[in-house]
Amino acid sequence: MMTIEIRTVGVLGAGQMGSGIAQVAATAGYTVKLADVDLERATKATSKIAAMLGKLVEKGKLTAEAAEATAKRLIPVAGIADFGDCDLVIEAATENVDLKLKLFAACDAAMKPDALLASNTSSISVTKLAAVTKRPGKVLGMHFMNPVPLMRLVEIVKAVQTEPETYTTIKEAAEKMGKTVVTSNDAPGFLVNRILIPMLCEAMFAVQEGVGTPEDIDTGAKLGLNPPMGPLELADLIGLDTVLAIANVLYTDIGDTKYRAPTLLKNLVRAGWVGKKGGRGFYVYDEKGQKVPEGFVGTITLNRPDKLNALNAELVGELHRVLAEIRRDKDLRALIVTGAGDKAFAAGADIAAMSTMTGPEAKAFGELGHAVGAQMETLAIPVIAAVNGFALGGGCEMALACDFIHASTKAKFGQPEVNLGVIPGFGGTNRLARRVGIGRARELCFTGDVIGAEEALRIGLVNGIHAPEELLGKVKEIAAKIATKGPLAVAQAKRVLLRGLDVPLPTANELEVQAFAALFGSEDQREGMAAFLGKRPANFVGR
Ligand SMILES: CCC/C=C/C(=O)SCCNC(=O)CCNC(=O)[C@H](O)C(C)(C)COP(=O)([O-])OP(=O)([O-])OC[C@H]1O[C@@H](n2cnc3c(N)ncnc32)[C@H](O)[C@@H]1OP(=O)([O-])[O-]
Repeated sequence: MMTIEIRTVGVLGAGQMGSGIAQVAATAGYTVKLADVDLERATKATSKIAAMLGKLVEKGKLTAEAAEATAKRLIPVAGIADFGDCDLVIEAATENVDLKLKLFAACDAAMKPDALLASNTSSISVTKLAAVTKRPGKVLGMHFMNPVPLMRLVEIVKAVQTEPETYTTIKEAAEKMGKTVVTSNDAPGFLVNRILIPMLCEAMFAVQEGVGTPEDIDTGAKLGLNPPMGPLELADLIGLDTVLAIANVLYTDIGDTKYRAPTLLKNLVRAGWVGKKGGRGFYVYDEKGQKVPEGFVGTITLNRPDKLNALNAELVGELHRVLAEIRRDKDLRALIVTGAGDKAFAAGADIAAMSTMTGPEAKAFGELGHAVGAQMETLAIPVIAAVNGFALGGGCEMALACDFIHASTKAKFGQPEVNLGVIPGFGGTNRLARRVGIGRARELCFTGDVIGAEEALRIGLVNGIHAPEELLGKVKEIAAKIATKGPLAVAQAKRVLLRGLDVPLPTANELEVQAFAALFGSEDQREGMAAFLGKRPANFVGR
């Protein structure tokens, strides 16, 4: 018996999978009708695919003519009723059995009798889907992998009813779309998920039982077994809710306890921590989906709120000791300095303590403050001041010793030492001049004026201002972003930017070239560039 020759392919579902399938089918030369719940969604997806093809042209991977011809073969349609002239329809709707059964019955009613009907399901019984149609012999599973244009595999799933000719025709179509085919009979999870899901769950059981950390499990798998991603990273990428749903199908349908989902997975899903798409799973992700290393951002809180965190010798000495400890911490990648309470970062050096100091004692105190400033400036990691209120005198000077400052809208800055008959002693004169320019620094130091957050932003003393309740969160976001970058590179950038300030430009440029070259050959340089070329996020280790 001859089967139909495929010329026109209907794709039902214009999400990520459906769009990918439509793209590869059109690229293979098929006329493609793309449908979703309405024409608007289908049209939007078609434009997106055309834009994607445009990118391939820019990269030289596709000729402009081929892209144009492919885009022309892509037709957005209003719905299933438009599939009447399709030779093959591939359903790529949400992975929900009731929905798919309904869509299959509707497609069957709309399609011509000899046309073939496939589902992109990754776990639902194709035999069950075939049974709701009047063409069970012309139904099978066509499980594409995500992202469809890049992944080479199509898993073809034979329903119990699938006729051999249907299988042969679909296999040829998949191969025409540039895919390699593996064939599975209709069994829970088919071939790929039958292997993958228990492997992901086993990695989760290992975390649950405390055998190893997620990082060690993923690194062990990557370096020991050579897949591009570790099992827990991959589970986060797929979506933990999806992994759980498939694990439940395997467990229920096969009935063997070895397929049960780990409690840890169930709990993460219950918490809404469904992986990358939810911002958190086994790892934490920023808004761009980049993995944020946890525990890599430290915070120092100046904690003497009853005196507006005024800096006495004890507090400055403690700061010195903590910074020395932080210098030895190889895990930290960024540090935040802030003040306790909601009134002050630090309202200055402790005036009561200073009021009885002799000249030599004041010198020692000033030198201690300078030592702390130098510690912050010479740490390999960036130090960010989160100024939540008054940053006056020594407080402003501590903020200035940080690499940059973000402030709450109610922050106040100033060098009011002249009011007390003294001058800044923790680096305020010179650091302020370098930050905001000599003229503004002179005016602030001579008048003792206190300025608000807006003015501080205007003159470049702070990089950003935020609502008080959002300040720390925003600064943590910035620190977390820095923590995802190459630590060696960030350290060199910090060093060159600081040292470059004090030497003539040609010498500063020389410093830059030396630091640039010194990074080559590091693990991080190799990883950063390989990740870019491999179109994946980099995983920096600081070596
Ligand atoms: C070598 C180093 C070089 C550096 C020099 C400097 O920093 S020079 C300094 C440059 N800085 C300045 O000149 C600013 C001095 N401070 C002020 O002008 C005001 O406190 C304010 C306008 C910041 C807030 O006014 P407000 O009415 O909202 O609050 P409040 O006034 O009620 O304060 C609450 C408590 O904190 C106490 N305390 C606060 N600051 C200091 C301090 N620096 N010292 C000691 N104590 C301080 C304050 O006495 C009070 O304690 P009490 O009485 O409850 O036991």
